[in-house]
Amino acid sequence: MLTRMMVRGAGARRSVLVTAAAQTWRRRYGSGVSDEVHPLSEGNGEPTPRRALLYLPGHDERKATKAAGLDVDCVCLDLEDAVALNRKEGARKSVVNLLSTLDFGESDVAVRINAVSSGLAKEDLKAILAADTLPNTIVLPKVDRPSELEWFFDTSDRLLRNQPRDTPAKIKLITQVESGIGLLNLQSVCEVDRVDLTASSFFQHEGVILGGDDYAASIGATRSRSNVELLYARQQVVATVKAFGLQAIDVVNIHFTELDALRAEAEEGAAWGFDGKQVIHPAQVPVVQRAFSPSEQQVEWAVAILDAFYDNQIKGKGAFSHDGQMIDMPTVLQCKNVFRLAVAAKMVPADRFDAAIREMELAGNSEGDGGSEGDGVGKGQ
Ligand SMILES: CCC(=O)SCCNC(=O)CCNC(=O)[C@H](O)C(C)(C)COP(=O)(O)OP(=O)(O)OC[C@H]1O[C@@H](n2cnc3c(N)ncnc32)[C@H](O)[C@@H]1OP(=O)(O)O
Ligand SMILES: O=CC(=O)O
Ligand SMILES: [Mg+2]
Repeated sequence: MLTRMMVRGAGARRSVLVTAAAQTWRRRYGSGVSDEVHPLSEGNGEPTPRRALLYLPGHDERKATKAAGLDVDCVCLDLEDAVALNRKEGARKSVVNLLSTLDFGESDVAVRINAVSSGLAKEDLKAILAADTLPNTIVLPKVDRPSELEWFFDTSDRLLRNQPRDTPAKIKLITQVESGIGLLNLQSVCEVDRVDLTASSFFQHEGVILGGDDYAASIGATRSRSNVELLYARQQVVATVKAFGLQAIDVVNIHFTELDALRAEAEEGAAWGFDGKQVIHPAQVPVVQRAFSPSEQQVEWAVAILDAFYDNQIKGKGAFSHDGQMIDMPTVLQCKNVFRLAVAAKMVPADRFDAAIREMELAGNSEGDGGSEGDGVGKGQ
């Protein structure tokens, strides 16, 4: 059963849906756990759209301010490779400050910490997880082995539990695969999410980024315009990551003035199944977000089917005929995927189906058959 509760966002208060799983989890951790969760951290298993994930150096307030004014799905304040070794401490302080002073609007706000193997990750986590405003998402780079992810869960959960203030329901975690050994171990890394760990964690592993430039370095390849040296890794990553229902985020194109090439590369990634792409410059954002958005026709198709679906639910029909096709839950779920992307692309309003969902819920409740309970349909759109 889903319930509505008030949550805290980047400066705004609004209502979100919180799952039974989140409530169970909250009961487990008792009073130390707040009802205050970030609006993008609903914990309902539906990934936050990240068509473009824009990095910027964590100590660069000018770029952060610029990013806050952009229409970008995800802003990633970097503590890793965009920050020189002798600027790490200053960058941590700057990121903590930026998290509470800048309003990033609808963007998912991520912080990329340093790799576990760097020895810097614990200091990063201590600073970030003690911040007054926590990020929606943490990006953990260079994950070579499942033990690194286990270390992350243990360390960050302990740090959050020891905070005097209330803690959020779920923070999303994105891992990066960036080496030959990381690619070999990717399945085991994704499996960490399937064992007990994340059920009881403050973190939810939501996606995997292919760090193509580090990966190329690790296998002794040189990056080319054609990306041919990344062909195997890109296909392997998207197949493995999707097998675990996680979000797959494609490689960076560092040639930030070459927007036609970027468009072709992003469209290719989208066609292969990636959900989004890392970017490093504001000019890349609209090109990439367009490439990872559905077409007008796809949106029309999805909206028409969802309208018909809610009508038919009210009539008590799970499978129905629409334009010569049989529609039931798998097609509805595909339409919901398109709808979520369309909302992220501002092609349809987020509340497009709210009235229909309410009507469907009322119809379900009045029959007393729990018709809409537990199926997740209509939630988190
Ligand atoms: C490949 C492996 C990785 O790990 S990638 C992740 C790590 N690297 C990064 O985070 C680098 C991010 N990008 C950058 O730092 C910059 O884009 C670089 C490449 C240095 C170019 O900066 P710059 O010379 O200022 O570019 P520009 O004059 O064309 O900038 C125009 C205006 O846009 C801003 N801008 C630039 N990059 C960003 C960004 N990433 N996020 C937000 N804003 C950005 C500039 O500050 C500049 O703004 P303004 O017009 O002066 O106010
Ligand atoms: O972190 C990104 C990469 O390409 O390396
Ligand atoms: Mg990297």
